[in-house]
Amino acid sequence: MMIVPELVHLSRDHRHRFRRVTGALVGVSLTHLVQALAVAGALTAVVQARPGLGALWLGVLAMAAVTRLLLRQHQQRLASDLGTAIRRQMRVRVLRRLLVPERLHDVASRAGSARLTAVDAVDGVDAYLTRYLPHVAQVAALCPLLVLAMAAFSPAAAGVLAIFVLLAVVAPRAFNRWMTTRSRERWESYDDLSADVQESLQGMRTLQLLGAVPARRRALRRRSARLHRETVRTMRTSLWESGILDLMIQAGTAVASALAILTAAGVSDGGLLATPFAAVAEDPFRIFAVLVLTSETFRPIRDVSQQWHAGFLGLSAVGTLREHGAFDADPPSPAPPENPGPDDRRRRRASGSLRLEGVHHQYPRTVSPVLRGVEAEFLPDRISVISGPSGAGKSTLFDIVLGLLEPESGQVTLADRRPHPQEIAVASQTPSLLSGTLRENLCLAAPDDVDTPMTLDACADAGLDGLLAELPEGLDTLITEGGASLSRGQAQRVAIARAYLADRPVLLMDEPTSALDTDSARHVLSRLRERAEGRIVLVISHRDDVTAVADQRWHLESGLLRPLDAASSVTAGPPSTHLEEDA
Ligand SMILES: Nc1ncnc2c1ncn2[C@@H]1O[C@H](COP(=O)(O)OP(=O)(O)OP(=O)(O)O)[C@@H](O)[C@H]1O
Repeated sequence: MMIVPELVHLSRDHRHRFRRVTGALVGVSLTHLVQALAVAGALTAVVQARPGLGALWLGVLAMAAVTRLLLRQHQQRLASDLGTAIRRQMRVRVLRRLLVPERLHDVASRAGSARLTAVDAVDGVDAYLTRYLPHVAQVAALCPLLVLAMAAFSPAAAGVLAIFVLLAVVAPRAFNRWMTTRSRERWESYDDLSADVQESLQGMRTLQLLGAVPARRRALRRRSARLHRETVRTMRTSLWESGILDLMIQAGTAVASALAILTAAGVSDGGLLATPFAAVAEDPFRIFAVLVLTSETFRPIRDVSQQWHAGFLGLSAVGTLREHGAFDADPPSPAPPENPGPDDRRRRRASGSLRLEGVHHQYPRTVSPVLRGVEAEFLPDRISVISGPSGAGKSTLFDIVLGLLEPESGQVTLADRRPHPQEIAVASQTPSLLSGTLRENLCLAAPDDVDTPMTLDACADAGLDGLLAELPEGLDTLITEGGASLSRGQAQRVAIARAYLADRPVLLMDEPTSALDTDSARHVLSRLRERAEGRIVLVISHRDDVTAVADQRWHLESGLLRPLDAASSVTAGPPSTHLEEDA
């Protein structure tokens, strides 16, 4: 039996659910025991030619079967609840580790690998936690009781049973180390294949344009063959465990049964060489009970063996789950804010400025800093446009404002305190659109009270009204994952409308008109002026039409952000106050 301490520990966090699952499992096994004893009773009735007693035992047998059916359904429901609770806990922990600035900006980490950990690895250990472990607990709870019950009928057989049960539990542990290595190798293959597939799908257009699809397909086939080899090797290793268990079960059953019969025969005739038939005639129930009890004592172990393969394949994910913090203790939950926070549902406007003070940042494995002590103040009601050469660090600056990247030194404040991520809306140049309706994508970050007129209003301001008029299902039109069913310009307008609907005091826009024609861009920019009311708007752009609507213009180069006009000086603008509510 393979016990993984972290997973046992995890199940302890859900001990009530776990106990209920194991309890129901023990209940199911007890119905088997009652059924087996009923069979022994019925056979006794046949041997003794007592039809009335036989009918009684058959009634018990039927009741045991019905009870088992109901209990099994209940047990499966409980196991599914346990699995949901544990998976949720692990997923929250894994995502907490994955969605941090260092990971998001780690160029060496692969998105496919992260997805695999958060989804497949977490799901993978479900069988171990909800089926294998409760069965192991059942062995611990039930087998000693069954051995004791056997002792009442035949102490010698009980002694033999105890030895074989112990061997069945302990002997396969000799293979644990070997199995752990195999399963880790299998997970690495799975991880590589998964990440490759995801990257291939994301880059399919590029692969097609470059004619690189056949080569990529061959590479994936090689990866897939390696995973197949590793899986077969892993399963072969795991068969040793099942094989040893089966050997112990069969040998234990045979030896204990033979001993029980011989002992019973010896008792009846005063000598061990008497035939089992004489023993059956003398005390049939005792002999039948010993036989069925022998088999029932090994039932929990047989059940563990059946759950083993499903549980074992999932165990290959334990290493990666450990690395991603799935077993780390949860941090204490933060105290509620004294003042109502930005996630308060009422509309909010910023009247305090957004300040960057001495913001300095250098990426790991690079030779020079991308930002060198940036100082700037961005004011409410103003549109600030930031330009700069490619690679100057404009996106880095946005990531720092968003809190996705922690600067090496310096700080970002909104109204003199650290901004909350929910105070900032973003309209990215390459927005992430999810599979679902247009409305779902638009309202992804919107407060609950956003209604259809508000959604249509935001769409109109983002220049999406023309598209909506053409769609028979309007806002309920389904769009495909990644927004593939929309043009680049349409996806960009969805991103702008989504940022408006998020209704936050700071609005960051990355080249908002880069995929728009001149008329659409003019419309979007004219509405932006209204949307900037009460907000701090930062726009990355090089386009003249955007620069024309700017109240403050900035240029980022060589790690420094410089104002391009007097109005952009770090001290310009009205004094900062605090967040105001506009109910
Ligand atoms: N995760 C990262 N690790 C290492 N270097 C990075 C990372 N992200 C960005 N860089 C580097 O930092 C510099 C600034 O990148 P950034 O994306 O912020 O520039 P940008 O001004 O937004 O460029 P563009 O206008 O082309 O989008 C670039 O030289 C880039 O190669």
